[in-house]
Amino acid sequence: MKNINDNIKKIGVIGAGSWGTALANLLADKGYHVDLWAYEKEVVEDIIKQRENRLFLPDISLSENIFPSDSLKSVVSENTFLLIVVPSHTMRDMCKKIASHVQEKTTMITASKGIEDGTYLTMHGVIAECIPAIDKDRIVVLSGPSFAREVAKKVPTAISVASKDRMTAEMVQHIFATDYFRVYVSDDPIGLELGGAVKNVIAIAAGFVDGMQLGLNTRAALITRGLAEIRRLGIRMGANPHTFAGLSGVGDLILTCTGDLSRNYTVGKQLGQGMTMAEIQDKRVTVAEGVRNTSSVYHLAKSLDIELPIINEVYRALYENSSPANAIARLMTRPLGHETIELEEI
Ligand SMILES: NC(=O)c1ccc[n+]([C@@H]2O[C@H](COP(=O)([O-])OP(=O)(O)OC[C@H]3O[C@@H](n4cnc5c(N)ncnc54)[C@H](O)[C@@H]3O)[C@@H](O)[C@H]2O)c1
Ligand SMILES: O=P(O)(O)OC[C@H](O)CO
Repeated sequence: MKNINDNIKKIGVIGAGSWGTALANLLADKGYHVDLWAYEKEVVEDIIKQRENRLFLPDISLSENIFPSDSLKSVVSENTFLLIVVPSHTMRDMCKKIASHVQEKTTMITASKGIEDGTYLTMHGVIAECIPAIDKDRIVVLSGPSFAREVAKKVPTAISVASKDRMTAEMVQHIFATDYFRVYVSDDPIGLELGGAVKNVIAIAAGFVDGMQLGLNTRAALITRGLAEIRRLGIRMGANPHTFAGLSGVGDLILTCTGDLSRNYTVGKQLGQGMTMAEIQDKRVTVAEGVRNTSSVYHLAKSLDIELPIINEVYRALYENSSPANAIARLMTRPLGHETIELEEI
């Protein structure tokens, strides 16, 4: 039987941070020719000379099938299958830069996690708005519990890909799937994206709990009530509530709220241990999307008049000088609620 992807030989990857590099390596290992655009010239040179990206994914040997480049124009214009993995706050600028080079019939996959401040668009929404040449059905979201370093080490991992067009999502499923990277198809791009973006904010709160050494009861409560907030927001944004029981909902929430590899959880933990945001950010080269996304999710919820108590408390701690201890105290003394009624409202 002819494989549905037999005609795709080349893939362009935009963004060579840890996730872009890990996914580029996965695709290159499968035999695809991968053109990888990197923002930093030193990353391009490092991959050419050392077959390594020591800045963002050290100690992982990279395939000879990866062709690093600092030319956005050539990576975009020479590929009709593009994976974009830039930090979410740079997505709009990036899409504007590449829009005129994008070919018709391009399939674009986004693996970035975030909600744009001001517009409250998820990443596929930003792509659709800025690159009209791409058919909306050919924009695919890839999301789920996946630390780049573990994927790069071929640790068994499962994620989801979503598009409104099932055939496109299935094509992407087959392109990425390996014996250590299991890919499920979903028809709910907005649900996948909201799960992937909002869990980063909840992970910061989970970090508070562990930084303050509160206990496992507290963390389990936080994760569960965090999921309730993700679901509440997701339903109002038009997502399928069942999506949040899946990989890009509870799956990514568990990973990010419990895994020391998570940048978002680590930021929260450091705050819980008494560090300030300024001290934490001074030392970072990598992105913790939840920091910016706390602000976008907070303002989005306000604009929709939805109550998201954990998100509110993370916002206060990050942007209004409140402390993680105050956050937990306020969450525990809110008016008592009714879990069954809340779940039945879905
Ligand atoms: N790392 C992971 O495990 C992982 C897993 C799933 C999803 N993601 C998502 O992937 C996206 C990218 O994160 P990452 O972890 O690969 O990044 P990273 O933290 O490893 O590296 C930062 C990246 O930002 C790029 N960058 C900085 N300024 C830029 C600019 N002005 N324009 C374009 N690029 C710029 C850098 O070149 C680098 O590629 C994020 O949305 C993240 O949430 C990451
Ligand atoms: O390191 P984090 O917190 O950005 O999490 C990485 C991925 O989103 C986990 O799925």
